[in-house]
Amino acid sequence: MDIIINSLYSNKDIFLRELISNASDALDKIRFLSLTDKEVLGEGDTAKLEIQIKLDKEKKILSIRDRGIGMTKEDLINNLGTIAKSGTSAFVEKMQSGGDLNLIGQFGVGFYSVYLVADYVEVVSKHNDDKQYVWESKADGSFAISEDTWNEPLGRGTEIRLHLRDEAKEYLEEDKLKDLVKKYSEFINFPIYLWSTKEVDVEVPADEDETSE
Ligand SMILES: CCNC(=O)[C@H]1O[C@@H](n2cnc3c(N)nc(I)nc32)[C@H](O)[C@@H]1O
Repeated sequence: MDIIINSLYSNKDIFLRELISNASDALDKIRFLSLTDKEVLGEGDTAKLEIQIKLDKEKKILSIRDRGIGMTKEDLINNLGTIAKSGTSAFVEKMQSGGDLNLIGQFGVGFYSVYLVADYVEVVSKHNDDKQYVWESKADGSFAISEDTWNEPLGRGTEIRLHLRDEAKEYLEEDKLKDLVKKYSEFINFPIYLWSTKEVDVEVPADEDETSE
């Protein structure tokens, strides 16, 4: 993990490429399934195969949400839980012999690049065959999975919530994200929407006189 974090530190932006790529793969999977069974797509918003990136400046959370096939509790454990994933050791060996850092995605461990910019990561996921779960983890490799009874229902898909490190605040700026999304979405076959919560300073009207209702 340290090798990954240190060696990739030079190009932190790639975390977004990896997340968009994972989201796109998940959308491909549900779209493929829907060719034989339309039902899997659900209705209304749940049927919209898209990616949403949200910037919450107050909470310093960058989240990326897809309405892909989603992960069951089992999937979360198997796919994200085991840090010592086969791809990791292969990738680390490659890095030690001076491999190309950008290949991280091909080792299936691109997800770990999130620790370049986040010190705490939540993965909320809903698969048609299971309830909604939250996988949470800090960079120390520990993780916890719990049934999700507090976040808004996703309908189907996955939301990665990155609690950004202080030195990664640049990823809360719309302009930076717009550029990155343009750069990394060139070959993505799904729409990507960028939302940001602006600090809205509500104008509280001065006290009206008693006569007004
Ligand atoms: C080593 C980290 N593991 C992963 O990135 C795996 O987690 C799963 N994953 C990551 N982001 C995902 C995502 N957004 N949707 C789905 I379905 N699966 C996802 C995929 O199986 C990835 O290969």
